[in-house]
Amino acid sequence: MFRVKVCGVTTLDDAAMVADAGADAIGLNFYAKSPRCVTPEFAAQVRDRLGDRVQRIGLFVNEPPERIGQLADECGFTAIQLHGDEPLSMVAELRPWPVVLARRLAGPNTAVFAEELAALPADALPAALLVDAAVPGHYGGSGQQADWQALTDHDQWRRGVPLILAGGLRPYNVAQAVAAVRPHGVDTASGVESSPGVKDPRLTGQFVAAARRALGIGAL
Ligand SMILES: O=C(O)c1ccccc1NCC(=O)[C@H](O)[C@H](O)COP(=O)(O)O
Repeated sequence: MFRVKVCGVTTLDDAAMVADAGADAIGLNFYAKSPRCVTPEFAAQVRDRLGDRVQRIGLFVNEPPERIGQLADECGFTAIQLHGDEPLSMVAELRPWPVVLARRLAGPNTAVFAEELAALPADALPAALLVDAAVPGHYGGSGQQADWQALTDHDQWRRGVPLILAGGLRPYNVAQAVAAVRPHGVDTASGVESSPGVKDPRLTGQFVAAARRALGIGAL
């Protein structure tokens, strides 16, 4: 599973720049209301340009599994990210595609989700749990922070599913976030942008370097 993901890439040059910076995954957003939304044709161009240099995560919000599977076949995603209100049962429906399940956990809903996760058979668990900020009206990309404190005991309930921390991560706070939560990996969208969907090379380089250092991956 990826360690440093930059989500919402919208140009081939930005995709190559993110890979050159040392991120090991990029997110390709198919949520029509997002300013970072891309087309299947673009996602296929990213695959053709970058190949296996980075993991390519197709991101969806409340789409039917049939459409997701069709696009995954067409675009060659390495994993699928579900970032809406999808039920946990959808993970098994999308097999064999690895699923990164995004949840906006804060306060009591963390315990509720942990109970849902505990009830799943082992072969129906997601490949990773991406924890994002819980901002009403936003699915993601809000720049708001997740509740780091609520996640400090994630080892107790996530059944070995790697935790990816997202939400308001920036070059200046990613080390503090990793120290607080000890996630498997981190993810950012707006944290490395000059405007929505436009990745800034300097911020991207700073974020990836800080994240790799904090995660103990080492410099490029
Ligand atoms: O980024 C978006 O526009 C977006 C829209 C709808 C659903 C998900 C979206 N992003 C998913 C991500 O994985 C983001 O990286 C994550 O929400 C963190 O975003 P940010 O706080 O801007 O770093």
